[in-house]
This record gives sequence, C-alpha cells and structure tokens, in this order.
Amino acid sequence: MLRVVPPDASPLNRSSTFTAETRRLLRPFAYVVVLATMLGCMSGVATALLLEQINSALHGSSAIARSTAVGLAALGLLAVGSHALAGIVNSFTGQRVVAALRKDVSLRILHAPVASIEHMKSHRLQAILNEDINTISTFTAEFAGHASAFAVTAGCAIYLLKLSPVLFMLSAVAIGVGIVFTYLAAKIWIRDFNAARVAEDDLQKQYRAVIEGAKELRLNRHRRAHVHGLRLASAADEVARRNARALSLFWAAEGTNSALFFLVVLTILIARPWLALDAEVASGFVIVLLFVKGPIEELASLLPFFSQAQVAFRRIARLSADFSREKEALASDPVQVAALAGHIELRQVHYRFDAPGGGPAPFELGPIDLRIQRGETLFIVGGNGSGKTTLVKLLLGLYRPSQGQVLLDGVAVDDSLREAYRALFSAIFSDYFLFDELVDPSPEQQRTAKALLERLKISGKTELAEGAFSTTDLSTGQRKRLALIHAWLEDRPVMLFDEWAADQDPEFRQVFYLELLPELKRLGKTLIVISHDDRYFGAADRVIRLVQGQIADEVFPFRQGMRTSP
Ligand SMILES: Nc1ncnc2c1ncn2[C@@H]1O[C@H](COP(=O)(O)OP(=O)(O)OP(=O)(O)O)[C@@H](O)[C@H]1O
Repeated sequence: MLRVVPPDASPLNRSSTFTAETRRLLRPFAYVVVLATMLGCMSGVATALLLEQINSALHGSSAIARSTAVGLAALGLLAVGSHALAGIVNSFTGQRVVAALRKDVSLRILHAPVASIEHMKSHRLQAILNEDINTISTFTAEFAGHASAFAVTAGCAIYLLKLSPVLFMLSAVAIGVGIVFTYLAAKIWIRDFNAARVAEDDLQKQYRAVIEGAKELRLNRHRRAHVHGLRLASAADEVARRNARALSLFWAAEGTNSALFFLVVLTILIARPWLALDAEVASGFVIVLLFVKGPIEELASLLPFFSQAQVAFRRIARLSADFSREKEALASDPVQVAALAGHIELRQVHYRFDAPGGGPAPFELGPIDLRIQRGETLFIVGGNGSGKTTLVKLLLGLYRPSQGQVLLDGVAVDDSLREAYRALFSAIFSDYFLFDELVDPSPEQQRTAKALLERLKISGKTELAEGAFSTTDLSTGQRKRLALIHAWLEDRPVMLFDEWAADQDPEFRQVFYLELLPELKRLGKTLIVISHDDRYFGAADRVIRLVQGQIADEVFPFRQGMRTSP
C-alpha cells in the first residue's frame, strides 16, 4: 500500500501539525463559546438573583411591594430572554461555524495528493465528513443551553455560599466526590467511544458494500450472508456494544451524583439542630440546591456528547493535519495552462506501492524513461497490473515520483509548475467520475456539446438543459461517451483515454480508433491511449508495452507497415 511520506514527517512534526490544526479548527468555535457563555451567564446570574428574591419574599411577613414585584418580573424577563437569545445566537453562529468546518475539511481533501486519498479509502473519509462533523454539529447546537446551565450553576453556587458557607462546603465536598467519580468513569467511556468510532469506519465500509454491491449481493446468498450477517452485523453490534457500555457508565455516574445530592439534603435536614441553622437559610438552601440539580444534571449529561465530540474532533484534526502537511498548491484563480512546445518526458522515474505489515511484495514501477512528442498518438499496452495506470498518473502529475523527474520541454515539473502542467491534460480514467454539469455552460460550449451528443449517438438518451445533462442514468458505454464529451469540451492539448473503448460496441470502437482519434490528432492533440485492442494498434504513432512496471518494448506501427484498416 502506498504511503507518501515527505521528509519532514517525523513524529514530532506530525504532533505539532496536529496541535496547530486543532487550534486552527477550534478558533472559530471560540467565538461561539464566548458569545453563548456571555449570554448564558446573564441568564444564569438573573436566575440566581431571582431565586434569592423569591426566597426572601417567601419568608417575608407581608405581601411583596409593587417595586419588588416589578424587580422580580424584570429579573424573570432577563433570565428567560437572555437564555432564549443565547440559544438563537448560538444556533446561527454555531451552524455557520459547522458549515465552515464542512467546507474546510472538504477543501483539505481536495488539496490532498491523490495518492493520500487513495490510501485513506473513501469510506473513512465519508465517515469523517458525515459522522464526525454531525457529532460536532449536534454538540454545538446544544451549546447555549449548556453555557446557560453552567452560569445558573455558578450563580446559584455564589448564592449558596452567601446563604451558608458551612452548608456550601458540605455540598461542595459531595459534588467534588461526584466529579472525581465522573472523571474516572469518563476515562473509561472515552475509550469505548473511541472504539465505537473505529467500528463506525468498518460500518461505513459495509454500508457501501450493501449499496454499491447491490447486484452482486442479490446473486450470491453466501456473500450476502457474509456481508450483512457477519461483517455489517458485527460492526453494528460493536458500535452498539461500545456506545452502550460508555452510556451505561455515564448513567451509573449520574445516578451516583444524584444520590450524593439527596445525601446532602438529608444531612442538612438531620444536622439542622446541631448546626443551629435558621429556618429561612435551611429552606432557601434546600430549594436552591434542588433547583440547581437540574442544570447540574444537564451539564453532566453533556459529558458523553462532549467526549464524542472530542473523539470526532480529534479525527477531523488528525485528517486535517495529515492532509495539510502534504497539501498541494491548487489555485482557486484561473490557472495558466503550461505551453507544450516540444515534449513531455519521464526521466528515470520510479514509483512504489508499499505493502505494509509484511503483505505481498510491493509493486515497483521504473526506472521509466519516456518522451512523448507534441502531437504524438501513444498507445500504452500491457497485462493487468503491469503499471499502465500508475504510469499515466505519474505522467499527468497526479502521483509524485519517488525518484526521477517529470519534465515539460526539458524543465522539471516542480510544485510551482505542477498545476499549470496538469492543466495540459484532460483524462478519462477507467474509474472515471461522471459529472452531470458542464464546467463552462456558455452557449458556444452547449452548442458543441449538443453536436457531440448527436455524433456520439446519445442525443436521444440525454439532453442538455441549463448547462447540465438531463440524466446520466445510461448504459456503461453511453456514460463513457458523456465523459468523452466533457474531455472534448475541455479542449486541453493532451488527452488521456484509459481503456475508454473497452465498454464500447465493435462499431463504436472502430469509430473511436479510426475516426475520433485521427480527428483529435488533426486538431493538434497529443493522445495517450491505454488499450488492450491490438486490432487497432495501427492507429498509434507508437506503442509501448509495459511488463512488471518497466517498458519492455516499443513499436512504431506506421514505420513497420502496421496499418489499421476498418
Ligand atoms: N491504490 C493502490 N494501492 C496499492 N497498490 C496499488 C494501488 N493501485 C495499484 N496498485 C498496485 O500497482 C500495480 C499496477 O497497477 P496499475 O493500476 O497501474 O495497473 P494497470 O496496468 O493499469 O492494470 P489494469 O490493466 O488491470 O488496469 C498493481 O498490480 C497493484 O499491485
């Protein structure tokens, strides 16, 4: 398996990048936290003051004065209003921050080297984009309520301290014991949440098998049983088991905390005569203590979400750190296409897919020396796994050679040139992704696209409307023809076709090799074609054959009189 490890990827650099990324990702959340905490604090302090006023009003001898009633109403309004406002502000700001996080992580993926993305596997990336960011989104959405609960708790604590320092100390000791117990329990449940999150990756993988392997799974009962009954079920069970264990531990800790609360109340009631407590103080203390139990429980119930959000956040920060270390400079502004005056060259290029963990022997490509002249039609042939796709990924600047150089007209393609160099190519890989929208929906492009739809005989199957194909639900061969339209419209100097004709019928295969390729060549395109169609090798200026990652031989069909006839 490939691991692109740049020279600066020492463990020290890895962890410092991770810390820097964590800080960078957390920074926008700081505003949400500060804002929600400030408003929540206002609500909390108002609530605590309200409790104090209610308590003294309850123990007064007569009805409350009008001014006191107005004061109470104002405090109530402030408490409720700032709580609601904290929630509203938090919803907007929090969701904006989460949207920014979604965009940030996607951008990191977009800027990561292709090899790193292939190594990471798409189901793991999807789990981060979906599961982890959603976990953080849920946590953020609840934040204002928690900040307010925190402020109520703090406000009540101050009031309780004012009421009776002795009882406050007693309650503080009980709460302290509860906190230590919860802290110890949290250490264990975080381990479980971590394990659940690892199992979640496998679950995503099995989901993909169920969706993308729908046809195969309907045909094969054994595989179906294996995927669903064994792999998916055990991943789902593992997630459930770990989460359940973590949550039960939380509920046990929560129960202990509640018990400690009632123990404190009971102690107050029993010890009242010995402590010579005033009735007003004792009842006020117990009422506020019972009131504050709600916010404290709310804060405690936050802990598992906090732990899950922490686990999720660490995974996002790890991905972000890994990808930022290796990130490529992709321009957001229009890129200049490099000029191809003479040739593209691979000089002593090597590439290697490592097989970690003592797997089968690694695949080694190279040394490769290859020069492609402008306007040339080059066919690359060779057995499965001989390295054809790897070679073109190197040629297109998508993989970086582990040794050797890619050169454009004799100039080495380095980081500063890479994107302009890549803009020379349009490519249809064998595992291409079909976009339904045109990059440029200008009338001229749409006209050309419509003409190509006619020419490629799919105009009756899909049409262009507002710069997008009406449908891409077509046969395999037809979808590839749509991909060809995209590539044609890009109008790049070099075009790559990775086994494009493999899914076409014999008639259209012939059209491809004997009409389309020659026409593109006449238009001045340099053509790189990976092919197994030996019948049409005569359509090439040169054919190179790869064997086990090396160019084994080279044929010039025209020079050698190999003409392809229809
Ligand atoms: N993502 C990957 N991770 C690890 N090894 C890989 C990966 N992709 C390819 N390989 C290894 O590289 C070798 C060459 O693969 P490549 O796709 O270049 O072959 P190919 O000639 O294009 O094959 P095919 O004709 O089947 O498309 C394979 O045999 C495989 O061992």
